[in-house]
Amino acid sequence: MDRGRFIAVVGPSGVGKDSVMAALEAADPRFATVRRVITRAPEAGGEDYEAVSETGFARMEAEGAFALSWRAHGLAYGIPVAVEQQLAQGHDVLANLSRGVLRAAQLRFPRFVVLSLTAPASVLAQRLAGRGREDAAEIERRLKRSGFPIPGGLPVIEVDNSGALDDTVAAVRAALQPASA
Ligand SMILES: Nc1ncnc2c1ncn2[C@@H]1O[C@H](COP(=O)(O)OP(=O)(O)O)[C@@H](O)[C@H]1O
Ligand SMILES: O=P(O)(O)OC[C@H]1O[C@H](OP(=O)(O)OP(=O)(O)O)[C@H](O)[C@@H]1O
Repeated sequence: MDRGRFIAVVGPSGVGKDSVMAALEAADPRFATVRRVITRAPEAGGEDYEAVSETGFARMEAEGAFALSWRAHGLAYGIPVAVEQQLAQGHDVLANLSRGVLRAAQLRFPRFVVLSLTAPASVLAQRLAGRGREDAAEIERRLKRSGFPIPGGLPVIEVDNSGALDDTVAAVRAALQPASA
């Protein structure tokens, strides 16, 4: 079986990264999502993640448990090395990444694509408020970060997620045909 692609899903907070990833996985068995390790309280909700303490995260990092790790929003995030098994099984693996680690991800994964999701600022604000995971001050901080650039020279597929989730799923599946790089 051919090794799958590592698909880095990026975009501003609230754009719909986790929702699009879950919908793609539900719509097409070719896709698998990465369960991230995060120093976020276990009951925060949203995506399915492994909640760990700062100490636990540091220990995992030192032991080489992560293919990629980074810090953002006052949290630490890790992509478990088990992602290699998902890729070896032939899955196109979707991982919610910081735009700041894309270059490192490209070096780490030979078959690498960036899925950049977009939506207007007004939609982001509305969705973050609707999600209800962060308070108003944290939402404000996340909105300020929305213009963070994607480094140049990467293979990027840009898809608008301001409309219906089904339309986004169809657009991504069309753009990521199995035969394409
Ligand atoms: N296409 C969409 N249409 C309507 N609501 C959406 C859409 N995509 C995501 N949402 C909602 O927007 C909020 C933020 O989505 P989420 O997937 O958590 O974004 P991100 O992971 O990029 O921060 C959630 O409440 C989610 O249900
Ligand atoms: O460097 P950036 O591209 O701005 O990304 C910063 C962080 O934001 C997202 O995290 P998280 O999923 O916790 O937040 P979100 O759902 O609000 O986007 C993303 O996965 C990064 O960890």
